[in-house]
Amino acid sequence: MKTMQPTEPILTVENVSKSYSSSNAPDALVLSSVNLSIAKSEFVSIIGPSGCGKTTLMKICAGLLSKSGGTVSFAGKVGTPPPSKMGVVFQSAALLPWRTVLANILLPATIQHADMDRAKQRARELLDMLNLKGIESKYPWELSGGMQQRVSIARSLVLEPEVLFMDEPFGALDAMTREKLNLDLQDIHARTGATIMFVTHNIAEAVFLSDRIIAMAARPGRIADIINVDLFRPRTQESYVDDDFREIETRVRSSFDRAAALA
Ligand SMILES: Nc1ncnc2c1ncn2[C@@H]1O[C@H](COP(=O)(O)OP(=O)(O)OP(=O)(O)O)[C@@H](O)[C@H]1O
Repeated sequence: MKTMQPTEPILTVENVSKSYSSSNAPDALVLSSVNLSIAKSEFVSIIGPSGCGKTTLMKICAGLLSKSGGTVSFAGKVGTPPPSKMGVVFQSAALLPWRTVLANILLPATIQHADMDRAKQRARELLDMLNLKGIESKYPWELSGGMQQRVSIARSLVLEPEVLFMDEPFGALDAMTREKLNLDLQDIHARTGATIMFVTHNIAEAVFLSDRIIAMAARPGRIADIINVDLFRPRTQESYVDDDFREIETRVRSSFDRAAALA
């Protein structure tokens, strides 16, 4: 298990802004002067009212969307992480229905002409880590929503990314499945040492998983507050009812409410 030493910044966002143009609102400012530095191996969640720009910020950091101004740097160099060093998980698992679970997990390795022996070895480890053993030959449509999302997470990790971008990955799942996946994600984070940027609407989930929580305000989207989550790891299902956990949850909720009132 890798040790967590969140000191060295791996992802830096400086003065980033974004405007979208549409027929009824030319140049609508969605993000304004966002500054953020994420340390190597850090787990950072982004919360905020609907439409405040969480997904926009994450996509800009992942290089999936252009910005209107500012800079994103990865590992000290201007630019977003190269595809081989990052993984992305969205709310919809978006698996290819004609490929088996294993073939879906191996897809990034196939596309990027990576070392397939290493990728297959890694896929086997991930099948184990994500409780997917025994279903590698099944097709996505034979799986529950939770299992599909596990496959999507395994796919995002097959190239051993340094940074993982996760946009409401558990948003469509029931509460029990979600809690189980939060435990698994915590374990994956500890084992891989990956830096994780995680968008969620669920405050308890953000507290459970994060080292830091970024609360955004809307119109224009900006950082309103940053809350450190200094809770002992590994966190367990009992953590949700700890006094310290609840105190942080209350602080995050107040930040969220204040951010929502600023809109
Ligand atoms: N392609 C686009 N063109 C024009 N406006 C857009 C586009 N994509 C997003 N927006 C607008 O930008 C703002 C921020 O959207 P974004 O999806 O980043 O917010 P969010 O905080 O992730 O929202 P949610 O929590 O509802 O998912 C919203 O007002 C949205 O309508």
